[in-house]
Amino acid sequence: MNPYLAAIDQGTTSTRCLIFDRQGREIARAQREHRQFYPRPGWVEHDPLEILAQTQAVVAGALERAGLGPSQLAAVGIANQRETVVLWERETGRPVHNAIVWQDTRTAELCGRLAGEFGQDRFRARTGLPIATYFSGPKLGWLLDHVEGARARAERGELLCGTIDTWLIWNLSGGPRGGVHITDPSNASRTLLMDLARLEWDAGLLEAMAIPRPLLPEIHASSEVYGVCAGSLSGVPLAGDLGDQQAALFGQGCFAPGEAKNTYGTGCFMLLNTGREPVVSRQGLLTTVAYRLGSEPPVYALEGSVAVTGALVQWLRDNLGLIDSAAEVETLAATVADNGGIYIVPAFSGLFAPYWRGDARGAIVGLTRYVNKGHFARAALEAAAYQTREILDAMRDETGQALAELKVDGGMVANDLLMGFQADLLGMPVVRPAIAETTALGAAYAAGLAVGFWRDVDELRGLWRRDRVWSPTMAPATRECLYADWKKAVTRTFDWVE
Ligand SMILES: Nc1ncnc2c1ncn2[C@@H]1O[C@H](COP(=O)(O)OP(=O)(O)O)[C@@H](O)[C@H]1O
Ligand SMILES: O=P(O)(O)OC[C@H](O)CO
Repeated sequence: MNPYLAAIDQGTTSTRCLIFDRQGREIARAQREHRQFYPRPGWVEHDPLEILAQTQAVVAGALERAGLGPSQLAAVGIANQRETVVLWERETGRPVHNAIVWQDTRTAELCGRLAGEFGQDRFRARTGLPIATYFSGPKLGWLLDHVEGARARAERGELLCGTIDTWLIWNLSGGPRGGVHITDPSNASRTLLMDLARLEWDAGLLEAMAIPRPLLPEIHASSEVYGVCAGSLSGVPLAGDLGDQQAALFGQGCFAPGEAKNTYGTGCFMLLNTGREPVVSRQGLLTTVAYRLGSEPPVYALEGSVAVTGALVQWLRDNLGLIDSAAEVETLAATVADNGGIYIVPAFSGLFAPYWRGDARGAIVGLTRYVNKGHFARAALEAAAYQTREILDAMRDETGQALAELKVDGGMVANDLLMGFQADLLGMPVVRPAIAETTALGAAYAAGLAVGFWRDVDELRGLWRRDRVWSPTMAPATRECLYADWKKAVTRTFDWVE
């Protein structure tokens, strides 16, 4: 068995490749950001060819830093930003449009129509999801309706579509020359098109959104050999495919029902393993596939998705110029003792869980002459913590069980001030693992299990190590008072978009 595994983590902000050894230790990594396009308010796009080029570059970069060639890799696994949709030409591999990103709200009208015609309940019962602009199906519908000739070409079988995992796997395995066109249930369960119980595309939902079946990839397991790579990873088995949030759940070793993690990246995503049965939420959470290993039955999760957390820090950096780097937000926030009375509710794409309010837009409330840019930095960080508290409360109400501690990961957990505030606001310890790159690790685990690099999930569980714990120090009365103000601020964002 070759001694190393590669994992590609294609995120909303950047693409990484990490190389791991059998102990799950990181050997090398390379990372590159890609451009974000905002053609209109509420629209967010990525260039699929740029994402592919960055992927190839980080793979080459990580191998070079590790001093390895592809022949020393046992397999490669992929974790990806979910819901984002690419539509491309089967013959040339050329995308017919930029990828429409999960944060994009252009499908609001279509979603309103679907909700009116079919009702939220039908979609939720079949897919575990509410009808919302977040998910892939309506984005694909928009592309078919708005890119000239796309629908006719799709019906003639000239086009292929997929989420980013599908796009990368097709390209890495040969593209127009024999690339495999597949996805896994953790990604497919984010489309509003998959039957959550049968793990198959649902004919009725495809018809409701007028999606031609031949466009769609085959749904395979999350851990399985799909094919082998061509190009710079020539001959390496492609063996793992997980949506990035499910990959983080896997990388955190949350293999048993009741285990959960929260990932703080562009957005924030808490997933709770609920075992072999899907739990339909009454609290605004999503029901989603956590993973499916080979021919085993799937494992499900409840998810609280928050659209904007780290993206708010990026916004302070890129749109307001308040900071030069994301890390600087902590220095700026530390210049003040508290938020100065302001709350930033970053409803840039409406509000996701637990509200699902497409009509909400961002608001900064509580402004006075006292407020300075330090307060903005602090309020931006606190917004991630408040939104997490809302999700944790919904999870507790849904399951009737409170977590003893919260496992965290993602780019923002480098932020000590945020993590300390998070522990205070939840009144529970917040725990960071030794390998904070849990998304890449989860993709490596999935690939490694498929090729026998690791034996089973029990072996993987033994690799998890605690790095740091933040314990709460805030008085409960203070915490609840702050949280009540946050809840008030959230209501100010509602009913903005007519
Ligand atoms: N030290 C930091 N403090 C606060 N936010 C940070 C920090 N470092 C990175 N971020 C934010 O985290 C996000 C990147 O995290 P990452 O997990 O790589 O995201 P993604 O997987 O969504 O691309 C960015 O939105 C960035 O603004
Ligand atoms: O790429 P991230 O880490 O922002 O994750 C994005 C999610 O997959 C969206 O559902």
